[in-house]
Amino acid sequence: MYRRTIRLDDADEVADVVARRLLDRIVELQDTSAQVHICLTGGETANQMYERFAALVPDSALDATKLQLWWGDERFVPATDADRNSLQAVSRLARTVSIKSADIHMMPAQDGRADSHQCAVEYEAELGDTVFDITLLGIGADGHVGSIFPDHPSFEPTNRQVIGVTDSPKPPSERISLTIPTINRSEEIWIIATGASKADAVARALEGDAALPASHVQAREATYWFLDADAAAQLPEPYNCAL
Ligand SMILES: O=C(O)[C@H](O)[C@@H](O)[C@H](O)[C@H](O)COP(=O)(O)O
Repeated sequence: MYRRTIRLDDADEVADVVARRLLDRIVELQDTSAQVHICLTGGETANQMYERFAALVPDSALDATKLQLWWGDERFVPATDADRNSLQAVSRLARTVSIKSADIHMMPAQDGRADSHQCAVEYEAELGDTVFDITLLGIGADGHVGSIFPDHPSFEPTNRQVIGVTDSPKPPSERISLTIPTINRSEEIWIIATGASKADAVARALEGDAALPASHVQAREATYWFLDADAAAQLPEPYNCAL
């Protein structure tokens, strides 16, 4: 179990490096695994990364038939709402990666559904005991990951693997999220943080400030923090390792 920070110049470089590494790692995993489970995140840098990833795929050995896509959190809005994290990711990836819809495990959408809590139970059943090979995560300026927010009921301990979130401090107010223990059921977790607004949360999370959901993120095998210079600005020297 180890943790490493990778400090890069800016958001463009983070998107490029994460996309290249993700593609290489998936291809490597596909040598020995019939299925590779990737848990995706929303977020601006993640979206940029999906675009880079899609651009790199045609020249790669990726076997899209072996991919299983999951999500760490979702905005509980109608299926066609452009705010959905899953739509944002899939619309970018689908430019070059063709994945069967059965292998794209989007969290339920709001359409005609009772509430996010019931939908969370359904996603939990779909997830079963899946272990993610790689989970991608963004981090909020407040230290949230997925839709687990500090000082909020979503951060309270629960036996559930997936929860409905209401009164989210970040719009939209209703969401679905994996819990932190479910996020941690990952061989590798890759956290992506760019921009000065993230610097305080990144430093506090890496220093182990238990009040921040992000500080509880720990993969079974390896946890990587991909940071641009602004997001890494408040880290003490030992963390400032180069690529
Ligand atoms: O559903 C959401 O609102 C996002 O998934 C959110 O959790 C995001 O991952 C972080 O806020 C980081 O986003 P940025 O990278 O855009 O700052």
